[in-house]
Amino acid sequence: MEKHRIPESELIINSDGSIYHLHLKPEDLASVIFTVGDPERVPLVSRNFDSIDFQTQKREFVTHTGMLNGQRVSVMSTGMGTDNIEILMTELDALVNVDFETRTVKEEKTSLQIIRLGTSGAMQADLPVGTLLASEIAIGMDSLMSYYPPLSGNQEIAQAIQGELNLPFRPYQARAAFQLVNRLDDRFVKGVTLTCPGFYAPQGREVRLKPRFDQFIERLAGLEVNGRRLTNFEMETAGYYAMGELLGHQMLSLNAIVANRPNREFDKKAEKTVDRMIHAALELLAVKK
Ligand SMILES: O=P(O)(O)O[C@H]1O[C@H](CO)[C@@H](O)[C@H]1O
Ligand SMILES: O=c1cc[nH]c(=O)[nH]1
Repeated sequence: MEKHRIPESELIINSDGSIYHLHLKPEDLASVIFTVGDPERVPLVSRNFDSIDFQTQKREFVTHTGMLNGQRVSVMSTGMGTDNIEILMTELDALVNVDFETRTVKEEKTSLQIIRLGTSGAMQADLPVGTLLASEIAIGMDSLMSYYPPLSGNQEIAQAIQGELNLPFRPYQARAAFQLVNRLDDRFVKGVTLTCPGFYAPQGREVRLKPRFDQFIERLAGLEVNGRRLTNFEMETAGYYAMGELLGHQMLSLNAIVANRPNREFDKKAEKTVDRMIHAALELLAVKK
């Protein structure tokens, strides 16, 4: 049977052979990739590399690729939100699993290791600012997964959240790669992360507009499903985990807890906390096993 050729309008390759948004060619990317939301965090990661051999920027996607401990590694910024993560994951996957010459999917698939180094707000009082947290499970409160095939894993926490808030839609639930979680040490606590489609009302914040849900944080923080509680808010992790599951990549999201919502506190040393997370992550995960 002839292989499906992906049309020019569906997978856009720039005239220099790079992929549309990320502006990368297959050879520009390592198979171990650290991702950050803020483009200014990219050099804070890559300054720890032994060498950098490639740098580019397109929109909010800044990429540095180099060597660390004899291993090729990349760091990329993504901007904020799961809509950006859908673009990132689809284009990273195409860079390794689509032949750009023939525009066909390769027989043999490559699985990337993608590790988010992000900031986050704790929803539990006993997770102080300065905590480093690995998201074992993430729940997506956005609609991204309504457009993709259903996820195969357990959806019990997502279901419980829908029930608690009486949501007109079903959130989605996905997991980190256990191979990556198992490489962490006790610098990281493990948690269940709520990925929200915004920073303010979707995370229960009120500035001028009143959020629609009363007692949002208290109700979510008080939920318990099979001995697990929700731990933190951010804006990308569930999108990563869901796209990673569907595309066959190993995903892990690490969070520097810079806000504690019940205690109404923001980390005065947030930059130091982020740097501690970067160092621990590079030490534990910058080697492909
Ligand atoms: O610090 P980053 O990686 O951007 O992550 C968190 O910070 C942003 C909001 O301030 C959102 O992207 C959220 O997920
Ligand atoms: O509270 C916070 C802090 C960082 N990022 C978020 O999305 N929420």
